[in-house]
Amino acid sequence: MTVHDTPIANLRDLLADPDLFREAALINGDWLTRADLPVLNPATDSPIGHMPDCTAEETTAAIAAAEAAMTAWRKRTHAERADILMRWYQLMLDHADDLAMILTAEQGKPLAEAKGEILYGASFVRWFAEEARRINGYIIPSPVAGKKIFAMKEPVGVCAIITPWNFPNAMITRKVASGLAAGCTMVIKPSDFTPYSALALGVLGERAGIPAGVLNILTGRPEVIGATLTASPVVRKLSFTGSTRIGALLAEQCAPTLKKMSLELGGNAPFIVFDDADLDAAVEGAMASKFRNGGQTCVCANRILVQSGIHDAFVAALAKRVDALKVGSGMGDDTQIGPMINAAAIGKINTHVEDALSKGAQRATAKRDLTVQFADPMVLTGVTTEMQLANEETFGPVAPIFRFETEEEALAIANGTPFGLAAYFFTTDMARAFRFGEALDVGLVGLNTGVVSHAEAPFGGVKSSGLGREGAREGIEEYLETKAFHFGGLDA
Ligand SMILES: NC(=O)C1=CN([C@@H]2O[C@H](COP(=O)(O)OP(=O)(O)OC[C@H]3O[C@@H](n4cnc5c(N)ncnc54)[C@H](O)[C@@H]3O)[C@@H](O)[C@H]2O)C=CC1
Ligand SMILES: O=C(O)[C@H](O)CS(=O)(=O)O
Repeated sequence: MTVHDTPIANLRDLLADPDLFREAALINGDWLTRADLPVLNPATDSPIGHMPDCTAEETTAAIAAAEAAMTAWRKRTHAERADILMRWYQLMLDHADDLAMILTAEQGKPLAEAKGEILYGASFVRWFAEEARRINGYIIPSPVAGKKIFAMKEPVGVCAIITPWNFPNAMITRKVASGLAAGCTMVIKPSDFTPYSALALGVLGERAGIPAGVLNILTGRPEVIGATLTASPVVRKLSFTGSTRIGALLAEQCAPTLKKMSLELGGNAPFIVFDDADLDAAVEGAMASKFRNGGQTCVCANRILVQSGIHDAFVAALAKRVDALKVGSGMGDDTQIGPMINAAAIGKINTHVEDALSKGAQRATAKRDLTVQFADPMVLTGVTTEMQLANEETFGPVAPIFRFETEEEALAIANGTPFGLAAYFFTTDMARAFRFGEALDVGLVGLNTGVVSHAEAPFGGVKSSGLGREGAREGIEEYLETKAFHFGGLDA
């Protein structure tokens, strides 16, 4: 049997290092193996394993372990933390195939995309290993005699990390590597749909030398674990990636203890093609931005706006590419679009498509006959702002095309939602490039590209798309406090 025919129930048999597959939680260096709740293969809805249903008491124990580990971890030199992170990075590369297999088994994305995510996730570990050695404070010339003033960068403390199912490896490393580099300790709650990628990272973290208690990983019902994490005064920071609805709920729960917060939330990215765009580049960019992870990405193009002069040529070219997409199990050799994460995701996609068709949109691609776990990649034309998918994140492989006439009209539509994460536009007019790019009310702009995700660049949104930035130089500041140290009594 070839690998993609092998039932996922035998996941350990598919791994070169079966020890990476843990059906456990990690608290203070102890692996608690319990088969409380199933974890499903999204392609078949059959179990691939189980996970513990961690209790409020176990969450409290993880917080206490992180607090106890904080003293020694923050005392490590920046160079020592950097070395441990570089070992973690190398171990991720050495085990990339196994990490990708685990990721595809629980999340469903094609293996090739999963491997790409592992390398993307590892790039954050390398980036913050390098950043760890540049956490410099600064000395301030005192305005009065006899005093020296130091601005010192110190770790925030115990951090709660809550991550989504769509990038179950990279969303962990983008947060955790930054916090570890800063000298913080962590309690991680991965999505209950995709716990195993986080747990495999925990195994490799131990091997890299991350001490017991520094990295704790809890699995189970999110509301139980979340309530304890957000209420604890010991937890000084929350970093969350997920829906705006849950992000706002967690922010409300954190308010009584005034935690430092990083929120990377929902998006509704406009993808705008002007008449003077390079058609091939625009189609390539739309494929990259719209269909990455089957459209289950917060920076995916959610609305495609095409100027009248290029509209028909663009629709024809895009529809041809979408019709050719291979839909199937992520384990399939040539799969390009895997299953959606769950029935709720499929339901939201179907609701958006049916609403659009009922309000006059038309299919520009052929309808596929798929099982319930899969969404039909499609192009819809004649889309208007009256339709649900224009105002909500579809999070699926649906490319809705709006026709527009003027730059002003496109900008009004682009900025006309509560979200402000990513936006893309294609033009060869350099004056428009700066004028329009600066006018977009978002945190991430792609000009003549559909990819805006690199560890080196700040990642985050404005308005209802979140707070703070991850990656880049800004990312580590989210895990640091600045202490002004006034050194007096220095009069000669
Ligand atoms: N901005 C982004 O990157 C993402 C956006 N989304 C959006 O959210 C929609 C729903 O996707 P979900 O995975 O259901 O996102 P979600 O926001 O419900 O889940 C994200 C994380 O929050 C946790 N969570 C959920 N309720 C919680 C609670 N009461 N307390 C503590 N933690 C809680 C989940 O277990 C998961 O770890 C998607 O359709 C998409 O529109 C989802 C994932 C990522
Ligand atoms: O949550 C997401 O969808 C990710 O932040 C998108 S990316 O950083 O992997 O592009």
